[in-house]
Amino acid sequence: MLRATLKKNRTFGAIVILILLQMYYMFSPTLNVSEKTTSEALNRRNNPVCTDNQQPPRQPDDRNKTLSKVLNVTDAPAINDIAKDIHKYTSKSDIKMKEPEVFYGDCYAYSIAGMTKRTPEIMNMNGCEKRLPKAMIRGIKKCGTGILTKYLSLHPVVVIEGEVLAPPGPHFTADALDKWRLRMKWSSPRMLSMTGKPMGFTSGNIKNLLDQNAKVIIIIRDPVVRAISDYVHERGILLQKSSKALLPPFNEMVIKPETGEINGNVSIIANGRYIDKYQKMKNNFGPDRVLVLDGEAFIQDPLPIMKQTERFLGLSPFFKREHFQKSPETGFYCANVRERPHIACANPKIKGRPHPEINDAISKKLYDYYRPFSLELAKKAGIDFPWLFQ
Ligand SMILES: Nc1ncnc2c1ncn2[C@@H]1O[C@H](COP(=O)(O)OS(=O)(=O)O)[C@@H](OP(=O)(O)O)[C@H]1O
Repeated sequence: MLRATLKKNRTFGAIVILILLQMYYMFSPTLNVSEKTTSEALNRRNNPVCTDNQQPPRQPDDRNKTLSKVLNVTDAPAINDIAKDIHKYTSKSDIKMKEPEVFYGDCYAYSIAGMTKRTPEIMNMNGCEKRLPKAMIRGIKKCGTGILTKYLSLHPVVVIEGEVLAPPGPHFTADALDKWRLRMKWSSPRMLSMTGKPMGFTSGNIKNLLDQNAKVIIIIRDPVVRAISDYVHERGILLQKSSKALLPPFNEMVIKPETGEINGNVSIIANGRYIDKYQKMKNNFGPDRVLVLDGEAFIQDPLPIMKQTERFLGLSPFFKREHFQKSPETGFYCANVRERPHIACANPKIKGRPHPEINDAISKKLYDYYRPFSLELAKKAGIDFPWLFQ
């Protein structure tokens, strides 16, 4: 009887213990945490993301490699997408800039950034010196001298200094001439040193001090169009200084109010009497040493004018059709010579600006005024630019 009772209680106790153990496993906190960790890990592996504490790599070259490692994936398109974003974190110095192409002349190196002197050793070896110009462009305002100067400097053997005023004449001392020489660009013996706008050459003894073969180029354009261009230019300068400082209207500037005649004394008009300038150059340098270029034809197509200039200066033929390309935006030509990448289009804010319409009566008066001067020039210089006879 006793034995039977004990056996029954033991079985009951075992059942109770079993139930308690079951309950313990079911509601144990340790089990819950471990499950959560496992599901997070799985989730992360299936959906890789860059978390805040994963620093973006800073070397662009290692970018994809490092990302693959961090994310433990090899899916290239996905990495490339993320790599794009990494630019946001990459400092400028990390991105390797492409070096500009450099082209070497005797005394200068040329790149898109401009021209820089070569090393003293190379300049010395190539015989680079500051030389007096052997050819000059006698600048007449707004006729295209600026562009012609730039285009000439595309030629491999030409170095040309822009607007350098010659020492004041009429009697130039050797010392003054030497100072002028020092303002020229460096050139080797095989190169042609040139300058634009050599003021002060119209009189005096300068020709005797220069190379006896020195040559002068004059580029001219329709004098009425030139006068308007001059007006636009002057108005632009005044507007830059002060918005209030306006020029009087074109008509008022060029017509004498008392007579209604063209006022030949204002510089806007006087600058277009090209014969005066030509005559002085011819007297100084001799007729064979002065070339008059058609600035209107130059705007239409610079190539034939550049070839003509090349021949006059005795340069080797260089200019080609592909060296000049018309800009669709401005309608003007731009230079396109690979070895002189710093020269391209003229600044449209100062060259090729729109001209105002002028009334027909004023236009006729202006052409009538200029005609005798233009015809005289055509005869004396032996030129036949069509617009000279308008
Ligand atoms: N390729 C090209 N691009 C732009 N402009 C060109 C070009 N060729 C000639 N031109 C004409 O040159 C005129 C300016 O002449 P200059 O260079 O002699 O002007 S300046 O006196 O040095 O300010 C300038 O006059 P505006 O049009 O009145 O601005 C142009 O008509």
